[in-house]
Amino acid sequence: MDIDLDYERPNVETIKCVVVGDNAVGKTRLICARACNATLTQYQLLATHVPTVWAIDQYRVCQEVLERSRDVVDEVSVSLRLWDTFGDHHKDRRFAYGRSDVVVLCFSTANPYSLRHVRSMWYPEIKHFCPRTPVILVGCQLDLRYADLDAVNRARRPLAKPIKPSDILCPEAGHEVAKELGMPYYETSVVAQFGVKDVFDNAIRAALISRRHLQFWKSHLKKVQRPLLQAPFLPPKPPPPIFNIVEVPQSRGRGPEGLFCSPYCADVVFQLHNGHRVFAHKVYLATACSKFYDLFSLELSPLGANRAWGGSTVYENPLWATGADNHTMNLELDQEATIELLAGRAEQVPGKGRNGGGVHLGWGRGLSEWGRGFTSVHVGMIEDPLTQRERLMMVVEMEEQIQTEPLRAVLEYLYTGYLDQNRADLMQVANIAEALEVFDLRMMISNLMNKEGFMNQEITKAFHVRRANRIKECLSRGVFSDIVFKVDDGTVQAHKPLLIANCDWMVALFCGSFRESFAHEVSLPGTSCACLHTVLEYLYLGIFCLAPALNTVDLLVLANRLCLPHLKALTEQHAVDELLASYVQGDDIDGHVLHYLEMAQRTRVTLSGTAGPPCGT
Ligand SMILES: Nc1nc2c(ncn2[C@@H]2O[C@H](COP(=O)(O)OP(=O)(O)OP(=O)(O)O)[C@@H](O)[C@H]2O)c(=O)[nH]1
Repeated sequence: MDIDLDYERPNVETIKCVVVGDNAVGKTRLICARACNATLTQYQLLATHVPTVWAIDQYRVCQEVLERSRDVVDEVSVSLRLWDTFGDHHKDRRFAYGRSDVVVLCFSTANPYSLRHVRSMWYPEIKHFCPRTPVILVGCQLDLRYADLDAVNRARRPLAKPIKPSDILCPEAGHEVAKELGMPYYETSVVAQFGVKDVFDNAIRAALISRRHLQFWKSHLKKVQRPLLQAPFLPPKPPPPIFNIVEVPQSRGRGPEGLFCSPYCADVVFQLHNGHRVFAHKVYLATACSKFYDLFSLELSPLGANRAWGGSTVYENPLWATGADNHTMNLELDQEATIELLAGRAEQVPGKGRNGGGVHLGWGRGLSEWGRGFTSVHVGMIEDPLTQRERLMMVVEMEEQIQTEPLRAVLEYLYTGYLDQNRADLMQVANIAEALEVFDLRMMISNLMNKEGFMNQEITKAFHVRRANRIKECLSRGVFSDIVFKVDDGTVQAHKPLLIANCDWMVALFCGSFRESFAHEVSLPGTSCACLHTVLEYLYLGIFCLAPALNTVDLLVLANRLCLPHLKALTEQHAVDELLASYVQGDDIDGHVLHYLEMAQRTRVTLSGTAGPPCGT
């Protein structure tokens, strides 16, 4: 097949560009990249060098090659004819050089000999055969400067001479020779697809400028510029470092036991007859025992004249004795009103409480008829044993027979599900457990006494299941909540005791001197309700359950902020698994993400073993 050539077209400058240089410097690949737009990966290239010459006949037989030869440079229409040559020094290239318009002289940036031969062999040869033809110097294979040479050498043909790091030439080496020989200098890589256009556009410019000198009447060559400087190559990003993820100690907070011993943020105090007080947290007791759940959910009545009692201000109410209940309120629901009143900031709270307002000095009620062990309950300003600041707490007066240590043993059991047999006389503990209706503890003690302690394992299991269910309920309904987090898309009610038992960050926030330790509302910008809810579930229950449509990046950020490395690792692993799943399904994944996936696979965090979920529940 013969194709129409451009020779006869008016104002189309046909340019013969001869490409010369040592064997295997990349001449043919460079020509193919321009003439055929052939792009190959490094490993395809490396494995396939056969000394070849790209046939000039291609312009006659291949329409695509002919079309790609046409170009417009500086408003001049050109048709570029590329002539490939043998690199062998002894071959005769006289025929190729004949009537050339520009010579592209190549060397390899990974072969110093090929650059040396530019000076010693190629330049003299060119000057001999075509002394007036402009020459352009090109450093090929520039990607090898940044490549992993071990991998490159492994992929090259078995007999190819390995490339040593000392073989790699810097750009200055090429520039120096080009300057000395008075040529423009360019670098290329067909792998990185860099510089191919630079080389041939500027080769065309050099040819056209030279032609303008000879054919000065050609006015359409007026705008041709001298060969331009090449923009520098931006080296590829180095491969990301491989991180060895060090096992970070889990942020475990105080733990329920620690919290009971140092009752930060206590919201209930048990007042004993002997004057002792035991501070505790409603959410722990209520989620472990129904009796306490009921106690803390009791409707309280507004009280009359106040009196000082046991260090706290008590609000006397003639209705206590009778248990009459015509003006009642639920402390949980009306805590805000209570705080206002008891802090002396409001005398009247219209609209607060079920009775729709009125002057109240406080709330309370008698308990002698409600349950054994308890005398009464009221709300009072109590000095916090740890911060020495007065805070609003529920005060539960206990009956005379309730002793401090056995009561502590019962309450501690309600925190941990564990009975410390050495803490008090077991019989006394059993009596109090029975009086306060902590029946599972009562049964545990019976088992111990009957030498059937092995049966207690089941009781402990049931304890934790029951507690987990009730905590879930508290979390979803905000029951016994004592802190509100303001996040970007709303508010989330939470429980300081559960937070500080399970997270050091929360310990710092609520148990220190930060303003937040006294606040009832804390701002947590940059996160969402769904995200915070997932974190709370993790902290309260040790479960990792992502809300639908939750952005895992947001969760990662929050886990990072709260210093929860295990939650972070779980989230990362979840994100990686999701990406892998979508990759398996054939979704397109960005190259960087793929790389990250591979990394994540390699450095996958072991989620079993020591780094377990928080221990609080
Ligand atoms: N990494 C890398 N290797 C290249 C590049 N261009 C060419 N090569 C390698 O160089 C070898 C020789 O390329 P050719 O284009 O055939 O070299 P040539 O100068 O035409 O060689 P002769 O035909 O022997 O004169 C190829 O097999 C590739 O291994 C490049 O841009 N980057």
